[in-house]
Amino acid sequence: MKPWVLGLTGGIGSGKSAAAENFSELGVHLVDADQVARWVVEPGQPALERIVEHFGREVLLASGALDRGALRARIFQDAEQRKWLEGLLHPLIREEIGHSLALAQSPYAILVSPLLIESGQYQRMQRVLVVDTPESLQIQRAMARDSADEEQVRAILKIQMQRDERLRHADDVLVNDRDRSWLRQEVERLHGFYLTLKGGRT
Ligand SMILES: Nc1ncnc2c1ncn2[C@@H]1O[C@H](COP(=O)(O)OP(=O)(O)OP(=O)(O)O)[C@@H](O)[C@H]1O
Repeated sequence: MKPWVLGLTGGIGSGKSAAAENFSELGVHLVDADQVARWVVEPGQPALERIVEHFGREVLLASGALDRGALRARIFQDAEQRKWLEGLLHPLIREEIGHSLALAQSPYAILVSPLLIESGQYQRMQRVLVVDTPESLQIQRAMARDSADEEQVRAILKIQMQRDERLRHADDVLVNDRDRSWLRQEVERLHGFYLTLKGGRT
């Protein structure tokens, strides 16, 4: 039977990657939307050639890789250019995510995406798991991980989807407010439950 797909999301530093890693250790096939988004613009990929044709070689680094900062500067405050770029990349990312999910050998697969809900991707998921972590812990963990200061993390939190709204889209919630062994235990519990589901629904 074709594996069903669980969308896994949460705010900055909530523990999406940490939770995903635990699922992966239990044998669940993972696809990371951020990784796919980076892959489609790697040197040699057709999308990068299209971007260079459109914006010029100034969006490339000397190494031939995409200069993300330069590209961001070109689309910042230019809705038309941003739309062009999204029109190019979004279908490619969607397609690649589809291919990667189809490789799953496990009963279900997981798509990890910080923008699962904002991008509308959640609508193609059979189920949505939100990692929910108290804001103070999100800040503390993101600061420790990225050597960022509190202001930087708060700025990102502010532009992300509000917690309540994210939770409204959740079928399941993993509250990641304790240590790593708790997280592991919660993932094992959810995994046990997911294995009982047919097509992702009860
Ligand atoms: N239960 C936990 N106990 C201790 N540390 C944790 C726990 N869960 C996650 N962490 C740590 O907190 C940091 C943030 O977690 P992680 O990178 O998984 O979050 P994320 O949701 O993927 O974040 P982002 O969207 O910002 O990439 C990491 O350093 C991770 O190892």
